[in-house]
Amino acid sequence: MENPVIELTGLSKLYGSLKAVDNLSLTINRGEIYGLLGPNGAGKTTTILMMLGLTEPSAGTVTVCGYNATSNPVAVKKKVGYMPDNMGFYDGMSALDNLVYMGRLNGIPESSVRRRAMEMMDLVGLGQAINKKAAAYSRGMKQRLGLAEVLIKQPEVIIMDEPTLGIDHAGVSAFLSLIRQLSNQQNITVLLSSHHLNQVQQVCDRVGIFVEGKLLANDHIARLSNHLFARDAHVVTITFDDNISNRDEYHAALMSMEGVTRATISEKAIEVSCTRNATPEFVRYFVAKGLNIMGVHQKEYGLEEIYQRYFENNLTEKESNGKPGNLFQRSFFKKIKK
Ligand SMILES: Nc1ncnc2c1ncn2[C@@H]1O[C@H](COP(=O)(O)OP(=O)(O)OP(=O)(O)O)[C@@H](O)[C@H]1O
Repeated sequence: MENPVIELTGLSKLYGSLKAVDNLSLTINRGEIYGLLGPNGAGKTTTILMMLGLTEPSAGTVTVCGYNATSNPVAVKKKVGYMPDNMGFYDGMSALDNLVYMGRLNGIPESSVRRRAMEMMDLVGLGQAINKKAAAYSRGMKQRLGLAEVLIKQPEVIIMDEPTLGIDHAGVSAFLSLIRQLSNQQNITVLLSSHHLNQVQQVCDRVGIFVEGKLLANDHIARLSNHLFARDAHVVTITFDDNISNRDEYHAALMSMEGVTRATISEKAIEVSCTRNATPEFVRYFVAKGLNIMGVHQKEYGLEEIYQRYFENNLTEKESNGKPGNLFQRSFFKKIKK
């Protein structure tokens, strides 16, 4: 059942003549992990700052856990744990003491703050490194410590700005799994901003594609891909042990099957695009024809492709309307590939 925790309605933020956020409406439900995706300068941080009541909207409203973030930022702050991309620690203090200090600041009684801090260190996988100075922590360890600092206040919502910045591949996977696990166990709502599409894909229930202050798409990853790749929602490649003869016959047979939109035959492989999953039928057909199948591979769309396709469609639409796609969109991929 839907249970909105973050609600943005007609939200805009102007910096002079620049619309950093442009009429944004979005609802995020309890327990959801939502990914705000977009290139540099898209308006992700500005949106987050408005959610936290740290900057005022030029128009529209932000409600977090039932509180208006602009008029009641203190109430929102009690419910939300915020992890900026450059979380600071007291370098000369041990990691545990950093956490104890943060616990005290959040009003945890002296009698239990140390125990709670230890529990949090265990929870984020730093139980063996509690006495190490924060300065001696690696980037990945600092992110975990940051998460512990956020969790010690028992938030209903966690907002993270580029949480995986600068962490190596293995560290990113471990950190994202931890977020997923925490969200599942404690029903915490998580909003994370990122321009690392593949990473976000691993962990988010839903994503918003955010460009130039506007939300261009907002959906579950699977639905986004079904919508964008409707004609070739299912692409399967079948490889054979020998060169393919009778190409015209096979091509005609495949194209006559329900839902098939394209069939490409190369030396030892056939790639078929279909609006439905017809892989068993393709396999039965070729087995009946006496061909030896060596492999069957079904394509899965990643967010990189979803992103790319979205912008291809967008450009095509604009061009067909007689308006050229704007330069920003053309340079977009250069930015996100970085
Ligand atoms: N305080 C400010 N004064 C003027 N312009 C600002 C201010 N803060 C942000 N901007 C502008 O607003 C736009 C959105 O910036 P924002 O930081 O929200 O983007 P972002 O999506 O978080 O980018 P990044 O991924 O680089 O962090 C940018 O054009 C930025 O230059």
